[in-house]
Amino acid sequence: EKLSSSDAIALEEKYGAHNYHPLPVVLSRGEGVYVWDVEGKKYYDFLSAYSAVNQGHCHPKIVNAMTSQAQTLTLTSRAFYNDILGKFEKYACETFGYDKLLPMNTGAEAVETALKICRKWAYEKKGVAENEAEIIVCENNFHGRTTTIISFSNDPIARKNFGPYTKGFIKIEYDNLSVLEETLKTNDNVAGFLVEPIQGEAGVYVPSEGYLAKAKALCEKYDVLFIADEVQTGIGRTGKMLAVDHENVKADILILGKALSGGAYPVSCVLADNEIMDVIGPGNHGSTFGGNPVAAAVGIAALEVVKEEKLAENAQVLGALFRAALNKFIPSSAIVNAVRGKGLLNAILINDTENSSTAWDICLALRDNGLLAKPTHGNIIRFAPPLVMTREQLLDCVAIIIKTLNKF
Ligand SMILES: Cc1ncc(COP(=O)(O)O)c(/C=N/[C@H]2C[C@@H](C(=O)O)C[C@H]2C(=C(F)F)C(F)(F)F)c1O
Repeated sequence: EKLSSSDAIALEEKYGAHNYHPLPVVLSRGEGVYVWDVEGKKYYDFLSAYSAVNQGHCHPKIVNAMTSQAQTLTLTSRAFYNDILGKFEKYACETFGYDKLLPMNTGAEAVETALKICRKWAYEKKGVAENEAEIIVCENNFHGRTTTIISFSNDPIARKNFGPYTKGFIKIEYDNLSVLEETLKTNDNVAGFLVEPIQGEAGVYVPSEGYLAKAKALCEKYDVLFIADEVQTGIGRTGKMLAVDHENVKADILILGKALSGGAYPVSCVLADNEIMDVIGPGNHGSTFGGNPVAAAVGIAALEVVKEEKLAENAQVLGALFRAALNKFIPSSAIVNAVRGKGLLNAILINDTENSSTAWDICLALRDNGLLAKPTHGNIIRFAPPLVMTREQLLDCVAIIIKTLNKF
């Protein structure tokens, strides 16, 4: 029977592990930039499921691809071939300019896959002594929730009491080239450098212009793989197909997820050229659902939509409009310190301490005014609408945001 919002929340409270603290709104329908709650109230979705729904909720082309494949062949496992995985692999390799793709399901799985490929490459191609490989990561990173990935997190709530931790990682300051060079100079066993082109969870931290290009050049100089985690920043979100495209950087290993499926189905992957990907042979790695026919059909449709509807270009234009509008408003606001971001991945910094509830209270008020967003760490609110948004809708959202902020 139809649940009320409070019924739905009560069910999750009683029967669901409490690994999230959701904003109190119960959604039952999504279409394009809009979602509706069970009482029928309509909202702008300004989170896009953390940038998985770039193509808009329930995009007809993606849903049709998924449903028609689901009625034909859902899963063969990789014990056999199927007639659509190769098409997806080819299409994605041509889209991003790589020789090969290894398909997985979640972002964390793709990150783990990249780490394994990087280590194996270090032992078999670079000549690092076995079990001595080090991978450089950045402070305040977010790459997923597996025990290896949280081993190199510095977020206590993501890490504490999940030990013992995986070894072989060196943490350095983000957006700091001299410490990267120093680390590369003084460690002979470095296999790779894993980096988010923009740190999402840390609060949409955009590094200095040129950071990615210079970091890639340092990796080449010291024969270390540059690994770009574009799970959140990829697929048009920052105004280019990839965030690294802003600096014309080609990662040695590229990690994709989230909007690779438009939010319809778990699809992730790792892309690399032959001299790196060929360290993986039969039996080295895999996944029951990785590269399944439905994932492949959805992945093709999701990428076609981004290109056909020029979503990266739209994100570039609307993102600039969004930041300009907020930068005009900020001087008159006592509550907002700054807005930052690239394309349609933005965040505002709230003028309050990390552990104040102001950002949360603002998100509750935004919800009441018909726009859904959620704070990242403490006093930062991430704003990331679907990339299919029109100029009119964006200006409507800016008006809602400013009207709400003026109440604080
Ligand atoms: C750059 C990057 N690399 C890998 C992954 C792993 O992908 P996944 O395994 O989840 O498919 C993610 C996933 N990010 C999600 C996970 C989700 C949660 O709460 O865990 C909330 C969300 C998130 C965002 F977006 F910023 C954060 F707040 F957790 F940090 C990611 O952003």
